[in-house]
Amino acid sequence: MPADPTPHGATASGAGAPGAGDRSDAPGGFHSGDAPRRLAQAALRDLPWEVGVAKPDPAVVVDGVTRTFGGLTAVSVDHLEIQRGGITGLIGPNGAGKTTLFNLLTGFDQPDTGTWSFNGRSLGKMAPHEVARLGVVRTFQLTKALSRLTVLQNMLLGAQDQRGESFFRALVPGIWRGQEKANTEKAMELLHRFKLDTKKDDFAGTLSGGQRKLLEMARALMSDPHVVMLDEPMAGVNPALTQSLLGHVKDLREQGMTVIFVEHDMDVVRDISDWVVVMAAGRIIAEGPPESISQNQAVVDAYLGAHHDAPLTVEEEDQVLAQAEQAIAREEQTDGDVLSADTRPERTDR
Ligand SMILES: Nc1ncnc2c1ncn2[C@@H]1O[C@H](COP(=O)(O)OP(=O)(O)OP(=O)(O)O)[C@@H](O)[C@H]1O
Repeated sequence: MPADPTPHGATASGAGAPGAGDRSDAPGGFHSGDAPRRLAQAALRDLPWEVGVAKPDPAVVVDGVTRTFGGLTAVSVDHLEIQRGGITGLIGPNGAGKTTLFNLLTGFDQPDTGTWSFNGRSLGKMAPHEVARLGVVRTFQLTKALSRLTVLQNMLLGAQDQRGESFFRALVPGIWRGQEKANTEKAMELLHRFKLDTKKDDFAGTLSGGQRKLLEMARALMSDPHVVMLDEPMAGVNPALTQSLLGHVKDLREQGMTVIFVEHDMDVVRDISDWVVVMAAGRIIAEGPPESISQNQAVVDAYLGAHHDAPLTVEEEDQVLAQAEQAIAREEQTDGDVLSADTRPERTDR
């Protein structure tokens, strides 16, 4: 079980955060409805839009983490704090270092330098299962090996703290079986929530792209995490399932989890993020609420200029058309002037 005794990491340190201490009057210690979103947004609302800005109640703190591959610096993060109970979007162009940062934070890769912690506890040099046991997990794509397992078997692999893991306990099968039964029940509850229960005995490899994403998320939840890192949760998902997946991500926040997700679709980022962190060439180049990002010139230059996939507003379309009309009118005017001043009888190049 995660070391933190309070539900989903709601530590006493959260009491000083705007709204963060007001969590105890609902079942499980949290309000229902959209209260967690409001709490997260209230906590972040008045912060300056600065790289490395201190958060009122950080769940994860990263300091001086670098990772190089040969001569390439994949990650170089001076200071980053992730607010507890919020949804943080991590964006940046291809190769910016987002996945590498996820791997480092969850113990799947080790940095050249730096420290990082969850709830004040250092996660450096820990193996992935130790990090997961403390409550920090990331989702995984369905690998070939996992595709050959059933949906339910995939879920059981996500379970942590199985008493059967211990050799001595394994000698007492009754305990192990009890744990397996509990894990299976939990897996079935989650599969029901993610509408995958009827697929429990299907090979995971037969699922559609969207169903795979649902399974990846459901599997991560088997370990009762406090912090969930989702790597492109909407990639390759059809529009009908996108809404369902977005709902599930918001649900994680409703349940008090801290969510960090990598995503390229800016509409999705704007829709669900309480805070956005922008990476480019391994560094964090901007941080702020979603509305701050498109106003940041460094972000536009590094990323949005090439990836801005939001449709133009009517006003923007009108403006572009008006500018085009003016440019054409100017060209025609210039051509006319040139022609009338030109002694040549006729242009042959048009
Ligand atoms: N194991 C590795 N060996 C060598 N180079 C690597 C390795 N992993 C990542 N890189 C390099 O590190 C840089 C950062 O890669 P990373 O996958 O973290 O970026 P990303 O922001 O997640 O990109 P994308 O959006 O395309 O997934 C890239 O230049 C990548 O080629």
